[in-house]
Amino acid sequence: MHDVVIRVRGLRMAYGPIQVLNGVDLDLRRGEVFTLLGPNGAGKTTLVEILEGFRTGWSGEAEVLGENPARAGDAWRARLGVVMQSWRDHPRWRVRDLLAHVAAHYEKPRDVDELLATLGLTEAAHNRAGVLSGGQRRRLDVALGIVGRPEVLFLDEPTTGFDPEARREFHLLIERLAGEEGLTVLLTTHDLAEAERLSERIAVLAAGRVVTCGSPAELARAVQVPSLVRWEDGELETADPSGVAWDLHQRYGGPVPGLELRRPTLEESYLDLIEEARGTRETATVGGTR
Ligand SMILES: Nc1ncnc2c1ncn2[C@@H]1O[C@H](COP(=O)(O)OP(=O)(O)OP(=O)(O)O)[C@@H](O)[C@H]1O
Repeated sequence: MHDVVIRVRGLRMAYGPIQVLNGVDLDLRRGEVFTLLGPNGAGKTTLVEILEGFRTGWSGEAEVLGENPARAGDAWRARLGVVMQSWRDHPRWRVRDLLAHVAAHYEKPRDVDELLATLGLTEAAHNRAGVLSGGQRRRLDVALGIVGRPEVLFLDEPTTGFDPEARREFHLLIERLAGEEGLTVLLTTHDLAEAERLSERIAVLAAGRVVTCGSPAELARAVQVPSLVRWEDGELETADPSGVAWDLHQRYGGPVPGLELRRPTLEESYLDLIEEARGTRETATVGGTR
C-alpha cells in the first residue's frame, strides 16, 4: 500500500506558446485533504485534469495510485472520484435516477438515499438535474463524485454557489470521509477560509510552480507579513509581536491598556506569496516598521 497516493515531479504543460505548468512537484499522502490555491489562470484545473487522466501533452512525472494517469485504464479510474469545475450535463435525468445509474457502475457504491440525505438533496431527488439551483447542482456533482467510494477525490472548486449551511455540511462530510475512510482529497478553491478549515496542507501555485506548500500555519510563517500590535495609545506593525508586547509591559510597568495582537491572516499571507511570485516585490519587507 502506497502512503504517497499522488506523486508529481517536474510537471510541465504548455498550451501553444503559453507555459502553464513550469516544473510542479507535489506529494499527497493517503487520507489527507490537500488544497491547491492560486490566482485565476494559475494552472490549477490543468494540473488536476492531468492527474485525472483527462489531459495529454504534458511532460515530467505524475503518478496517481501508482499509475501514470495518461496510460491508466478503467480499473484505475473506478478508484477516483472527480468533481469538475462545471458540469451541466444530463439535464433531463432525475437526480435520484442519475445517481443510481452511476452507482450501478461501481462494485461497492454508497447507498443512494443516504447520500442524497447527506448532501441535502432528498427533497430534490425527483427533480430533473436541469432545474436544480446552482448550489443543488454542485451538491449533485459532489454526490456523483463520491458515490463509487473513491480512494482519491478531486474537487475543483466544489462549493461554488453553496449557501453557508450547505458549505458547512459539505466540510463536515469531507472531514468525515478523510478521517474515517482514509479518502485522499485534492481540492481547489478560492475560498481561503475553506482551505484553512479543511486542509492539512496547502500548496500555492503561481507562475507555473508550487511557490510554497505546508500547513496553513506554516504558510503564514513562510511570508513576512507583520503582525499588528495595538494598545490604547498607539499601534505598530511588527515581525516580533511578543517582543513589542514585552517592551510595552515594561514601559507601562504592568498590564498594557487595551492591548490587542493581530497575526496575519491566511489571506494576507497568500496575497503576499502571489505578489512575490509575480516578482512585483523583491522580498517581503513591509513598511520598515520591524
Ligand atoms: N484547452 C486550453 N487551451 C488553451 N489554453 C488553455 C486551455 N485550458 C486552459 N488554458 C489556459 O491555461 C491557463 C491556466 O488555466 P487553468 O484553467 O488551468 O487555471 P486555473 O488556475 O484553474 O484558473 P481558475 O482559478 O480561473 O479556474 C489559463 O491562462 C487558461 O486560459
